[in-house]
Amino acid sequence: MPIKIAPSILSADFCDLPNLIGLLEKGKADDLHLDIMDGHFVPNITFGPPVVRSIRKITKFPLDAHLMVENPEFFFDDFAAAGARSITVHAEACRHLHRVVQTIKKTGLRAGVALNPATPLQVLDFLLADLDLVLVMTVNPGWGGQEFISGMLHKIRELREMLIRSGSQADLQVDGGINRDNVKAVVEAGANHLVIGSALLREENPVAALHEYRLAAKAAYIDSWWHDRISSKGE
Ligand SMILES: O=C(CO)[C@H](O)[C@H](O)COP(=O)(O)O
Ligand SMILES: [Fe+2]
Repeated sequence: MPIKIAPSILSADFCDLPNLIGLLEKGKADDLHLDIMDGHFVPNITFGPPVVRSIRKITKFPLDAHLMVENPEFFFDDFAAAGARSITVHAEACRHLHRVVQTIKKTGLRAGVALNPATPLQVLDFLLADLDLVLVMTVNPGWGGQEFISGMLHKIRELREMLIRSGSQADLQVDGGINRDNVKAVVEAGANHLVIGSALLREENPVAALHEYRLAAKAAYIDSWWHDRISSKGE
């Protein structure tokens, strides 16, 4: 199973974005994580489709939109037209989560569902087969630079069990407070798609840091409990 690293630009200086994205390309990140906040679902606002369209013009990175918004379905066409590759909605923001996921897929994008720390995994029981990505929030959404909630390691492990049992190929993404101290633990628990925001942007040399994160994550995967479970299925 591929390990993917998705830098979040939430805490970046947006005037310096072309330079930063150039460094992330040089460091061979896998995709860009775009945090979209509406001031309702979370008490913070960020940016919308016009900024995504501008980012699309300066990079070939797949753009992964993490929508922390109410009524996310209002925006799918706009994010698709702006060049997003995947859309992740919050289970807590969707009254009709199944329908919302089908709508993302009809738009032609990869579909993801994010769960806040307090939301149980069972909300995914009848949805897993439809998902390309499940995002376990390891902070409460709203801001970059928060502290990783270590109690989420257990949830990551349980979700990986669910994905293996159901034969799902969905990425297990973790987002919030990922840094050099916990990267090994999240991958060992079951994550394969790591969103890294402020910890990466704080690095003096993000290119070298990306390389080191990848090495650490790959080693943790090979040592993990779930590596053999996936390999034994011939994947
Ligand atoms: O969704 C998010 C916050 O709601 C961000 O993606 C996340 O917090 C990444 O930033 P950091 O690594 O600094 O925590
Ligand atoms: Fe995010």
